[in-house]
This record gives sequence, C-alpha cells and structure tokens, in this order.
Amino acid sequence: MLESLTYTSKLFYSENKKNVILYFITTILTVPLFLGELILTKRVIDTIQNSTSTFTYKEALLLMIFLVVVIYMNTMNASMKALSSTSLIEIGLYKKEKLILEKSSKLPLTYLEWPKIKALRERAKRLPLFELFEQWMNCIVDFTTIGSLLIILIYYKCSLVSFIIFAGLLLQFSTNKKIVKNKEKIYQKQSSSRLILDYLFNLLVQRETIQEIRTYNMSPYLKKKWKEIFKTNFKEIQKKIISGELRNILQNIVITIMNGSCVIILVIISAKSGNGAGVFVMLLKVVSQLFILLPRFSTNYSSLKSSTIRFKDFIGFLNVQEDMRGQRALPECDKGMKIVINDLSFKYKDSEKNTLKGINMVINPGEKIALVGENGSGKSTLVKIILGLYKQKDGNIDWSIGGESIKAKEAVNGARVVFQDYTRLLRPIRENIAIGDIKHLNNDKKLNRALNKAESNEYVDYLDEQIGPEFGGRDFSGGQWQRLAISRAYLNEKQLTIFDEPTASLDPKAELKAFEAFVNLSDNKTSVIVTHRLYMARSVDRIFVLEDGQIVESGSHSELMRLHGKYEKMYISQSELHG
Ligand SMILES: Nc1ncnc2c1ncn2[C@@H]1O[C@H](COP(=O)(O)OP(=O)(O)OP(=O)(O)O)[C@@H](O)[C@H]1O
Repeated sequence: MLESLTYTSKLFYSENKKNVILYFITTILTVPLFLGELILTKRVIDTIQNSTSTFTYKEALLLMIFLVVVIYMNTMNASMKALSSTSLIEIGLYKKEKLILEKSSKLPLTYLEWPKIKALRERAKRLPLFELFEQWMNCIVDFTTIGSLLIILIYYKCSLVSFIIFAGLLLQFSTNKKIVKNKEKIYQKQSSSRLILDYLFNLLVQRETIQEIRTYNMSPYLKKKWKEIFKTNFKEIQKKIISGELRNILQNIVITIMNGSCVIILVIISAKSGNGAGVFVMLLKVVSQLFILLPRFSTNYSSLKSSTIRFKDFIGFLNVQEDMRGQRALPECDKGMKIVINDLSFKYKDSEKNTLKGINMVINPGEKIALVGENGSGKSTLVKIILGLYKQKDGNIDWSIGGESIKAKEAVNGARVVFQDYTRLLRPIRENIAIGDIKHLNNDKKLNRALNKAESNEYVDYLDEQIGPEFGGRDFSGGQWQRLAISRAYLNEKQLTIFDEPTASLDPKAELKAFEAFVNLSDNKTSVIVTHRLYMARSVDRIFVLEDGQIVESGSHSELMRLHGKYEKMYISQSELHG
C-alpha cells in the first residue's frame, strides 16, 4: 500500500516540485493551526474568566488578536492548498493518460486485442492519480490530528472518552473497509461488461454504424441489450449499496450515542476536577472535532483503500510484458529486402487452435509475391507476422537487407503498408498522407507526388483541408479514403511493400490502376500483395495459396495452373463469375 504513496509523491514531485512542496506544507500546517486555535481559545476564556485587572484584559485582547490571526492563517492555508492542488489535478490526469498511452504503444498487438488486457487498461484508466496522493495526505493529517486530540483528552484525565472515541474509530473502519472491498470487487468483475456497454453505446451514436442500425431498425434491439447489461450491473451494485447503507445507518446511530455519552462524561469529569471554563470549552471542542474527524478519516481511508486497489491495476497494466519490436533499424539499401520464414506457427491468445501452421517461405530481394486463399485462411495474420506486429511462438522470420539480417519482430520502420482497415484520420489531408513518413509533413512537393501516384490529384491544392464533417470538414467516400491510404505508402520509401486487400472500395477502373501502381511502386522492392482478385495475382513473380493456415501451393500463375490444384479451381471459378 505504501508503494502508492512513494510512487505518486515521486511522480508529482518530478513534474511540479513547487506545487508539491506547497501542497505538502499547507496540508501538514492544518494540524498545528488547528491545535493552536484550540489552545488559544482555552487561554482566551481562562484569561477572561480570571480577569481582575486592566492588565489581564489587555492580555485577553492580545490573545484574541492572536486567535483571529490563527483563524485567518487557517483560511489562507486552505486557499493556498486549493491553489496548489488545481495544477496537480491536471498533472495527475495528464500523467496517467500519458503513461497508459506510452505503455499501450509498447505492447504486442496480440495483447492489445486480448480482452483481459483491454479490461485491465480500462481499470487502470479509472485510477484518480492525484486523488490517491491527496487521500494519503488527508489520512496522514487526520491520523495526526486525531492522535493529538486523543493525547489532549488523556492529558486532562478523560481516558474513558478517548477509549470510547477509539472504539468508534475501529467500528467505522471495519464497516467502511467491507463496503469498499465489495465495491471494488464488483467493479473488477464488471470491467468486461462495462466495455461491452461502452461498445453498444458507441454503436448507437457513431456515424459509421448509425446508418445500418437505422436501416435495419436495430436500435430497439441494441438498446434492449444495453439496458439488460446496465440493469444486471446496477442490480449487483445496488444489492451491495443497500447492505452498505444499512450498516452505515446502524453505525451512525451507535456513533451518535457515543457522542452524547462522551459529552455527558466530559461534563461529569469537568465538574469533579474543578477545571476552569477554558479547559471545558476546549475539551468540548476536542470531542466535537473528533466526532467530525472520525467519519472523515474513515471515509478518506476507505477512498484510499479503493484507490490503492485501482493503483494495483494501474501498475499491473504498466508492468505487462512489453514488445521487443522497434529496437533495430535496417540499413538503407535499394537492393530490396529478403524475407526468410522457417517453420512458422501462430496462435491467437484465447484461441484453441493454431491459425498458421508450419509456414516455410523465402521471398527474394525485389520479388513480388501474392498471398491468396479463402476468407479466414490466415493471409492477414501472416502479413502482420511478416511485419513483426505479431510475435510468433514457433519458428523464425528474418528480414535481411544488404547482407544484414534481423528478426522481423525486432525491426523498426522497415516496411510500407496499406492495410485492409487503414486509419481514417479525421484531420487535414496533409496529415493523412504524412502518416506514411511524418518527416515529409510540410514537404508539399512530396505529398503531391504521393497523391498523384495514388490517382488522387484532385486534392493537391487542398492539402490543409480538414476531413470529416464531425469536425467541420469534407466527407470522403470509401474509395477516396482508400486512395489516401495508398498515397501514404507512396510517400514512404522502405524496401518492403505490403498491400493487404487495398482495393476493395475502388471501382474496377480505379482498382486496375491501383494494381498497376502497386507493381510500379514496388519496382525493384520486395512486395507482398494479399488479394482475392486472382487476375491481379497473375502478374506477380510467385503466388502462395493458403488454406486453413497452411501453404498448400506455390509458384507462378502458369506453374500453378499446370498443377490443376486449388489455385486453378479458384481461378476458373472467378473467371466464370466475371466472364
Ligand atoms: N485478433 C484476432 N484474434 C483471434 N483470432 C483472430 C484474430 N484475427 C483473426 N483471427 C482469426 O484467424 C483466422 C485467420 O484470419 P485472417 O484475418 O488472417 O484471415 P484472412 O485470410 O486474411 O481472411 P480474409 O480473406 O477474410 O481477410 C480467422 O479464423 C480469424 O477468425
């Protein structure tokens, strides 16, 4: 638990020393200021009660002035504390999101797609970083104040009152601890269903999905599903909340009885001991303050407990094993890349069987190959492994260029790719192309050349135009988006080119042009195209046919046709279909 205090203190201190020191001092100062106020009140009353001469009246007046100053300082202290915490709250939010983003960018892709990690990240996002630090500080202050007030009671021979208050403290702690534990347990249990809730909610409001949902009138059904999950979650929480609240009510009754008993005992003790009015008023203030502090301390401690549970999830997420990817860069060389795949098998997390099995292939420098096969045969998975985005457990994939060889999963920025599900960045056209190679962001000449090659000349004069009506920009059709994604690849000059079904949204003429462009773009660079359009595959050097995660045939178009196997069957059926 202490780890969360050291972690947050270090983190905030490294980000904003001045405010952390100010926050720390103003928090700690509340204890002596409160005690000072208490003691001065007692002295003022005692002095007035015993005043017999002008001298003691003057002393009382002086003490009153001190008291006012202390009260004023207390108010000032609270304002300074609030001031320092404002920027720390912002820093907390920023740092938490930054750390989660940085970590996510280092995780293997398979981990990011894994529901368990997704749920862990959602829980990590719920950690209130500054509040955790604040709760620690509040608990330290409450603990010190309560301790000091109990010592005052014991000093004035009110040990019985201290004992009752201490018992009250224990009672509150045990009740709140249970409530917090139950609440966090439910939250951890519900984190996956909350993801589904968010997903369903987004489906119902997002522009990309709303048209289909309205056309099929899916809204009532999806809302019903959303409501069901919401209600189930709520019922679970409600049960615990009601039992927690009942406990709270009982606890409050007991605490009120304790409070009354303490005041009565205090009156009796004061009457017997013959202490002055100053001591009585002070002790009364001590007791009433303690009964204010007890629930506050217990609530602060409960919040701290709940935050430390979330802190564990946060640290758990930050400690997830990172990817080895992105550590080595290949040398620049225009001879093309060689890819050697040896006995590769791959299984998705939570999947029962291997998606790829025993893949062996060598792609020579400058060679153009096509991966073909039915839906789900493993083409995109293989592409992602070639790119080093997925880590394979069995087998090896090496990239070699200019005589130097490295593992695909350790390589950085070696390839240019057009994915099936490319990024639609609702930002200016310029940024959409520059994703391909961000160093050319302001190089209009290069950006325009990339647009030209991707048959998107109409945008050359509109590089700074915003895309997406959501942000006041223009709307793009599927084909226009796809051409923009292709222009990204043209901007990049890496040695390996991968096109994973990049032409699905293009009309036949544009598709043919895009394929011709792919062949030209690739020139002497090693290239891989994933396609269902077998006429495209005809002009590549070699075709690999995948079936159920295995390569079942490979060779040039004419070699495969001569085999009279799967490829020939697929080719003939497509030719018949398209005439
Ligand atoms: N992230 C994932 N997690 C679990 N299984 C996955 C994941 N992505 C793909 N799969 C599964 O792996 C298998 C191969 O999928 P892949 O997308 O590689 O096939 P494909 O040949 O590219 O298909 P298509 O032609 O439809 O694009 C499929 O059974 C699919 O359900």
